[in-house]
This record gives sequence, C-alpha cells and structure tokens, in this order.
Amino acid sequence: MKEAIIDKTVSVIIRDVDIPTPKPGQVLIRVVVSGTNPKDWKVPKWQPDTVLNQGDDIAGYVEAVGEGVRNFRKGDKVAAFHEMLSPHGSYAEYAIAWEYTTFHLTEKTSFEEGATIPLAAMTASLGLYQELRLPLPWAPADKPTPLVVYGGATAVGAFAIKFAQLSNIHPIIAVAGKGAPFVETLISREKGDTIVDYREGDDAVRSAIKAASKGTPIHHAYDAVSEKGSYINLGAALDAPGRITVVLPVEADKVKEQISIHRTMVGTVHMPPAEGQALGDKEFGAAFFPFIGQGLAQGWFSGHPYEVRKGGLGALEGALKDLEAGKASAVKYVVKIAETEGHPSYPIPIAQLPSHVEVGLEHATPASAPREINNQPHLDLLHFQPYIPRPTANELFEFLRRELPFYRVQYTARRGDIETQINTPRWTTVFGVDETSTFIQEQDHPNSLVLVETKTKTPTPKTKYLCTPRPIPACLDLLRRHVEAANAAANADNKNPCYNFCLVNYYASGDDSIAFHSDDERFLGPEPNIASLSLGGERDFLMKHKPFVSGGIANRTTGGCVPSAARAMSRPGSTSAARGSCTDSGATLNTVSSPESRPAVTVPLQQIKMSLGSGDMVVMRGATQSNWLHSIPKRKGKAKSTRGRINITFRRAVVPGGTNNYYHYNIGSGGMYRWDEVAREMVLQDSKV
Ligand SMILES: O=C(O)CCC(=O)C(=O)O
Ligand SMILES: [Fe+2]
Repeated sequence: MKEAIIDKTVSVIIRDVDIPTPKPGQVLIRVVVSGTNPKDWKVPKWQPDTVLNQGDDIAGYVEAVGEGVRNFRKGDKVAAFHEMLSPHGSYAEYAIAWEYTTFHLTEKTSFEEGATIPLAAMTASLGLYQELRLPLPWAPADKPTPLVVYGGATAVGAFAIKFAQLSNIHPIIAVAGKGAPFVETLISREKGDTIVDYREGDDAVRSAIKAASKGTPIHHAYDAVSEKGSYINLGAALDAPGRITVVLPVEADKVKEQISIHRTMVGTVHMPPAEGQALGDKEFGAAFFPFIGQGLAQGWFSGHPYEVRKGGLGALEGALKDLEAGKASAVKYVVKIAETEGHPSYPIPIAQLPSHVEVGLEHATPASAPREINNQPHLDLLHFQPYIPRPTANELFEFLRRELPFYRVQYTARRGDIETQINTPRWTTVFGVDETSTFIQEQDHPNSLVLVETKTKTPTPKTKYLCTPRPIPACLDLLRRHVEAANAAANADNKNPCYNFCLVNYYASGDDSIAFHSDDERFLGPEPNIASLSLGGERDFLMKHKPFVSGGIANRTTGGCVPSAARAMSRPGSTSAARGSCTDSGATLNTVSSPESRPAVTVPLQQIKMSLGSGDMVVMRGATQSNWLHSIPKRKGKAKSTRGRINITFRRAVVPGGTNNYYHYNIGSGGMYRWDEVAREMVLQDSKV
C-alpha cells in the first residue's frame, strides 16, 4: 500500500509498504479521508530525525480487527484518532487505531466531516473537562460561567465552543480575527456570548475580554493558540483564582501566580493514568469518542468546515505548507486517499491542479489569438502572447515547480574516440510514451494506469523499454488537451497534433540554459509539431537557420542536423552536427539557396529573438525543426539572477527509441530533486527514487 512520510523540510515522500496487521485491541481501517493537523509539519521540524507518517485523523471503513475487539467489525464506517508518533498513521491507504479511540459514523456524516474531528475535538474536550474541570454536557452549568476561547476559529477552538454550548457554559468570549464570521455561527449572543478581535492589539484584547463578562469574574480560558502572547493576555484578563489550558509549551511564569496554566496534550488518551490514579485521560477518551459519534448521529454535534485538497497523498505537501504559512482560517484541510495519483513509475505522487487553476485554464485559454510567424524560409511558428493569462501561468509555475520530480542529468557524449562528461545545464523531467504503447485505465481502478501495446492492447513486455515510462500526470494532461485544441483551431487543416510526450525544463537562474539545437529527432517523424510553453520568469528565445551543406540546407535527410542528445548538451556548439552555426551569434548570417529543382535564390536570414514571458507559447511546425535551431542562452551579469522559469514542450514520438531517448536524457540515472520552499532551491531527495 502507499504511505506518505514527512521529512524535516516538510517534503512528502510516498513509499510502498506492507498493509499493517492489527494487534490485540486494534482496528485496521481502510482510510477514505485523512485530516491534517499543524503538528504534522511541526513535529518533523522539531524532531528532524522523526520521518514518519504523521496523519492522526482517520475516516474510513474497518478492514480487520485485532483480538479482543468487540465494538467493531469489518465494513463498519468509522472515524478514529491514531496514536500520535506511532507507525501506521492516516496518511496511507490503511491505518491502525486502538478500539477505544475509534467511533462509529452513520450515513449522516461524510468521511470528510468525520476526518476533521478526532484529534481536534478530543483536544478541545480534554482541555475543557479534564484540565479546566468545567461541567460535563450531561450535568451542565447552572450559573453564569464565563469562558474565554482564544483562537475561536481554529478547529480546537471551535470544538471547545461547541462543547461549551453543550455544557451550558456562558458567556463564551471567543477571541478571533478573520475567522470571526464563522465563530458568529457557533456562539449564542442571547446568552451573552461575544467575539473579541485580537487584531486590535494586546491592551484592547485584555480590556474587551474583561468587559465581555459584564462583571462576572472570569476564571476559565481555553487557549487554542498558545503563541504570540495569547496566554499572557489571558493571564492579564482572568480573575484569580483562574485556570488557563494551553495546547503548546508556554512560559508559565509570565502569568500571575493565582492563574494556573494546564497543558492539554491529546496524546494522553493513549497513555496510562498519572501515578497514583486508577483512571485518567485514556478512560475519558474511551467514553468521549462514542459520545461524539452519538452527537453526530443525533445532530447535536458536527465537524469542522473542511477543504478537500485535491490529489490525495500527493496534495499533503501543499496542504501542510499552507498550514505552516498560516493560510488556513476556519477550515481543516483533508485529503481523499483514492485521489492519490498512484502510478508505480512515479517516484512521488503528483497532486492535481487546484480547481481555480483548472478553471483558469478551461475558461481563459487561449488568452490571446496566435500570431503566425512564417516570414522567413522554412519557418512556421505560432506565437501566443500569452496563451495562459499571466496570473494563472504564475500559479501553474509555482505548482509545477513544487509538485514535479526534477533531475540534473549527467551523461557521456562520445565523438569519435573522445568521451566528454556532460552536465545538463538545467533541471529536467519527462512524462509520456511513444505511440506504439498506451496507458489504459484498469477496470475498477480509476487511478491505476497500465501500459499496453497500442495495437493489441496486451501488456507491454518489460523488456520493450530501457526505462519505465511514466504517464503524463493529470495536471499536465489537462494542459496537453487544451494546447492540442488551441493548435487544432490554428491549423489550416484543423488537424489535432495528439501529443504523447511532455518534457519539462526548469531554469533556476541565468546560468541554466539550452544550447542551439533542433528537435527534429527521427523518432518524432517528419515535420514534428512541438508546442513550447513558458511559465515564470522571462527569458530570451533565439532562433537561427541551420548552416548549409554544399548544394542546399542541412536537413534531416542529411542525417539530422542535431542528434537527439543535443538538447541535453551543456555548451553551445558541442555537437558535431550543430558545429559551425551553433557557436555563431551573428544577427544576419547565412543565406539559403533553394534545394535541387528550384533555381538558386539567395535570401538574407535573420536571427530571431523573442522574449518569452509567463504564459507565452510558441508552436514550432512544418519544416521549422529541420531547418532552424533554437536556444535559451545563458544570461550574464546582473541579468543572471532571474526568477526561475519552467518550459514545457509537448511532442509526439512514434517509435520506442524516442521513449528510451527522452527518459535517458531527461531523467537519467541520478537522484531525484524536489523544490524546497524554505531553502528556495532544488534539494536532492535522500530516498533513492
Ligand atoms: O526552454 C525553452 O523554451 C526551450 C526548450 C527546448 O528547446 C527543448 O526542451 O527542446
Ligand atoms: Fe528544443
């Protein structure tokens, strides 16, 4: 099964592991939806050696039960709190939970809603009842009991408010910021509840809290934030003797003595009671989880608002990084495991595009009509400026840089007896397979693609390729379809180019480049149509006509101007066939004579220089590739430090040699790199993938 582990850079690595077996007292759950929690990015950072499946909020179906389990059986719909920092968490196809932290879900509760509950609702109830010792819902308060909930829109804070309501604890003084409209839906103004905006500043927050209780002393506070001085404000606003419960370690001596600070640690539901006590938080949890289940079934309890992050386990990294960046307000991110783009040939799952980017592509491309450029011999270009609206293109750039696996390929080029070690001067990756093979969806497994022979639909033998072809992931495939349609619309014959390959280049700075080359590789067939899309930072794109051989122009019939390896080359002019004009940077250079039958004419040829911005697309068609070279030159001096740029080319390969070639020169045999948002650079991944 697939399982996601999180490392200290909050990078998510997906690996294949065995399905675990439940021990006595444990339940094995097929995870349908997993929740996420701030601790899932915090723990890997605080404990760099802990590289674990951090998911603790499980919603799914019971698959198997361990010895002695009485309340659950296979097929039950459940939610459960996984034992934190133990193996087999919810970021996987199957997870393990103890029976006593598992509860039933009815048809009424969706898996998404169920997955928002376990860790956060238990943290809220433990804090309120075990730490603050407030009245339980079945013996509710019978006198005004002011309670401050700091961070009322967080999942823990919102659940604390819900439980306080059940316990008739009022007035509830909720401290919130932009989540205030959501908190408004949880409180009862008619019972004196109110909201205090923490953005007004510390002094204002303290006096607003005091004022909100209308003279009744405030002895209790739930601090669901426990950061940035929240508990100090509470300490100042509470009346002695007071109790504050916090969810993170704090400096208790910053609060006056008569106010005691009590740490709520939800992990205690999996621990034996404190010394000298027969019962403790474990028993509280065992009683409270089924109580929550009952509340859901009967409608007096509900989960937290959620956002499904698209792409299953592949969406986790983005979700956790957004949590880290504080982007989630009044929402819990959840992932649907079945959305994990699970192809065995992917080293990591690749997330699906956020829906607003998808919509942007759907409705706003092409963002402008293409300009045809065919004013020079053998030149046939379409230039969309832009093809994707710039804001969408920029989002797509960020997304692809974050989600795709990249490689820095090294290879040996041989010319005669001389071998040269080449370091490809940019990051590359590739997806697709030539037209003799096809990825088809396996029946009943919408996420599983198998490679078959296009003609016979029989499985492609393992020996057919020197590489393991990777299907074009959904996020790029969507783009492929749009680009094909735009192309068809612009082609005189309306012919759809039907790309089967997607090559991606990432140029981190002006030092990254691609030398003059042409893409008239034999395995693309004659007159290949190549669509080339630019995202992110602007770079110059140069084109110049190929040099001549005696009697005409160099073209593919003379053996191909540039061997296919050339696009991976480090320096201009390093291929034999491209020698000569490839090192030439003159503006007006060669002349072209018409081949064979036509009388010789001489046409001055201009080197072309286009500045490609985010969202721009150039489609190279017809005779372009066999007659023209193109390059992205290095940038020198100040211009060197540029915003990174991604280039995507869509192509169609017709024979297996194309597949071998593209994987060899764009993935190679070295390690995989991933973009690190904090270091702002590509980082080599530890695991061999
Ligand atoms: O980055 C670009 O715009 C060009 C890339 C290119 O020519 C190639 O990958 O073959
Ligand atoms: Fe190219």
